[in-house]
Amino acid sequence: MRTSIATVSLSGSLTEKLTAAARAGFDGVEIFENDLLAAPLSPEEVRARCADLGLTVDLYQPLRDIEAVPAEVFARNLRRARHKFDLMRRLGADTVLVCSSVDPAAVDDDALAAGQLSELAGLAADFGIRVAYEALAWGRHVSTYDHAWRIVEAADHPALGTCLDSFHILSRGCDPEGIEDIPGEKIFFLQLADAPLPAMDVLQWSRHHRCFPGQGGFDVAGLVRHVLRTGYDGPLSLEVFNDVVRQSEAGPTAVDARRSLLMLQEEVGAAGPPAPVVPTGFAFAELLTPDAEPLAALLGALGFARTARHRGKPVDLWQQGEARILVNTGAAVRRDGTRLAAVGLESPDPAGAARRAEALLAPVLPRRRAPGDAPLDAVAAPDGTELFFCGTRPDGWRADFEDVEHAPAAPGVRHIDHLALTQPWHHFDEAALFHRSVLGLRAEDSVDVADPYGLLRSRAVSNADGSVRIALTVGAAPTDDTVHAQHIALATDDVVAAARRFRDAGGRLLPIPANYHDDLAARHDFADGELDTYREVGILYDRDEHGALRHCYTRTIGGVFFELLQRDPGHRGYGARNAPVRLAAQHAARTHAGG
Ligand SMILES: O=C(O)c1ccc(O)c(O)c1
Ligand SMILES: [Mg+2]
Repeated sequence: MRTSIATVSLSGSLTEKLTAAARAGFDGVEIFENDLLAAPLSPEEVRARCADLGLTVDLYQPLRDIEAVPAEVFARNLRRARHKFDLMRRLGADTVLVCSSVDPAAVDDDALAAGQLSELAGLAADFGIRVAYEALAWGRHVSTYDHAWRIVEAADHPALGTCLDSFHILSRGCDPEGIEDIPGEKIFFLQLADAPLPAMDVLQWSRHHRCFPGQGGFDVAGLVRHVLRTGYDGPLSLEVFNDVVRQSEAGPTAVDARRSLLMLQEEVGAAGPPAPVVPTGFAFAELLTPDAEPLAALLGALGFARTARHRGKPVDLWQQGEARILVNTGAAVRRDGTRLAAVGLESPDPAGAARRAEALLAPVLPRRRAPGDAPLDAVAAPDGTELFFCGTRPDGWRADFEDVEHAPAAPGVRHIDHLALTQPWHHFDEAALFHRSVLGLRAEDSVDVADPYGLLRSRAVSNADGSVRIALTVGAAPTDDTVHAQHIALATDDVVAAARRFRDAGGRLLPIPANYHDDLAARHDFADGELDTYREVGILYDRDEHGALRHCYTRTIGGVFFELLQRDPGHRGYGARNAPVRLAAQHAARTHAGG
């Protein structure tokens, strides 16, 4: 199946857009008129550039407000169209998109629309051009795909077909099954976009909030299945209008877009990447730090023991239960730059996991980072976090480490419950799709959390048994360090005991305001003394029909903090309801610490 992308779906100059689309592996492009108008290249030069890049020009778009108008207006419209057909010939584009009219002068007269579109198609045919008529969801008289098709059918011209756009169809709640009534050869083009589902004005929704398939709430794959059953054999083309995309670099966007189409092709049963290899646990989390001391003190107080040291590099392994933290002082990081740089994922088939990742355009990292290291398959996530696919055999990554003498770890922490990874603000949808597609994880709905200084969005991805959970978050204020910290949540069976042990060992928990616990008293019933304990220790609490979540947080070091967490079996949440209190407390702690 050929793939294509509209230039409006990528940012930058036309040259940057074309280059990004070609590099990401698209076969063709839709050239959006404004991109051409703003380009310093002549149509011939654009055509040559596309050819050099191996791209076909699959569509020129859009022609607007053409049909169902009084005769003298239509004559002017035809003159305008002739100019564009001339231009398209120079550009090497053979299909033009005509959107249904939004002109207040247009009349509600299908026969007139059909007649004029037929005349337009006749003119187009003289230039060897086909006309694809698309119903805009906010079209003045034609706003549904079946209505547009009825007009095309009535016009009955070989150079006139319809263009289907998943946004316009699904945003209006139309049943895409009716697509199968359209002969495939009359579907001249297929544009795909997803979108989130909050209700809003359809034009605003379309112009600002479209996203790539798999990143919103539409069943785009279901629609494509209907289209393919008609015999349609044109490209699957992405047409996404999105403010974030406009502000992001074209290269990564094009890769994200291609990944979305690869996933879609897998979903509709067309050729796709190798099957997912779902990780079965966290092997380790690796922190980079300029100074091991504060982290060592924190990990020690949390009950971790420094159990081993890397044979060739300044990396320590800290362990407690099945929770393993690598502390790496060998990389160049800023003084306050402690951060989570890598995640080891236990994988039943590391090479297979890497093959799928590569097929889905994840950047593959060198298998051996230093001479003597055990070779490990690794890829980079969109935020730069390195993901290592670790086998479960003992001669894997652990063999690079030599045991050191150590006191026994405390019994409190059992394993890593989840990682919370903050994403650059413009990579949020991409990150969710990446983790879903590349790692085969399931994504929960995204939740918005009020942060005292903005809004925090969070979306969790996890495997079926919850042994791998990653909360992807993004802050609204790109400069706010507090929301940019990442954290490692540690699972314990008794968070009160673990928190007390931490305090007794000199650890400091994030102080939680009394108002929070007063409110808990109003919301939940507690056993005698239970709430007093939470208040005294600083435990946050949440409960749903699957049980309770009890948790607390350490202070932040650089860009990393830890959470101690006790989850009733069945509780799948992350304490989102408590996040505003946690964020406010972190802001306050930072202010009191002098910035
Ligand atoms: O928002 C628009 O005007 C517009 C233009 C062309 C399209 O293909 C489309 O789906 C929307
Ligand atoms: Mg469209």
